[in-house]
Amino acid sequence: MLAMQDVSVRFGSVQALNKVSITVGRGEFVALVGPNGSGKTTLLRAMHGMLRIRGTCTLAPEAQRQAMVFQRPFVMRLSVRNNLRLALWLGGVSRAQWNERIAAALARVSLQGLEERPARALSGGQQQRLAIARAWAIQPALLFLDEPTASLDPGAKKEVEALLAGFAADGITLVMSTHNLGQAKRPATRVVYLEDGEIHADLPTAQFFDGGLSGRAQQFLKGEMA
Ligand SMILES: Nc1ncnc2c1ncn2[C@@H]1O[C@H](COP(=O)(O)OP(=O)(O)OP(=O)(O)O)[C@@H](O)[C@H]1O
Repeated sequence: MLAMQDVSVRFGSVQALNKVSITVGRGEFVALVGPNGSGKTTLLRAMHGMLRIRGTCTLAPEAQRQAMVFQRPFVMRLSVRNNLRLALWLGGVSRAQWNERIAAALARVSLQGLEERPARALSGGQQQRLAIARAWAIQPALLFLDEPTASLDPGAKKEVEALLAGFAADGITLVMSTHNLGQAKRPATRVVYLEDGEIHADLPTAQFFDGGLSGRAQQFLKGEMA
């Protein structure tokens, strides 16, 4: 689906990614973990084609249909419906399909009936589901998510996790950054540990959590689980 080879990203004097090589296969659910500032968001943005990179990033044809759920993704003063319209317009979806896509997306994330409400008047959990609806509405084959459950309460977290598990079951390939190792463990098929802009571990989930780690990744896991 996606292959990165020796990708580096620099912001001024900060080397945010340093010769990162990673592949994402069709149908995988990859969790990116690591300390603050390790490069998770930068890697997602580089994969999504938002940054000038050194190195190469190759996409399979269907991976051109991709979307990203950002941490602050929508226009607060716009209604739920207009946020979705905006996403569909930006995603190049023809206007004739908008109503159908909006209805399907709102049903998928359980926001029916809230079409006219301004995004700012939604709860945190509803806002995050709107963000996910915006990405899902363009029918991506590849979906990137940047800390999709940050600052949500346990109930809202569970709702988002259930949505993502449903997307994976539908065959959408997912790459998600998270600070929540439990969340990486539950739905992800693979866990990638980043530190200082480099990948220190890239393992199937079971192996990642079951003694397959060494060095800094192992120390991180121990610290987080303590
Ligand atoms: N636009 C930018 N301008 C300057 N520096 C940046 C920019 N974006 C990221 N950085 C720096 O690049 C490094 C990696 O940041 P990044 O946001 O990718 O890390 P992260 O792992 O997602 O962190 P967090 O877990 O805190 O969200 C950090 O040192 C950060 O300060």
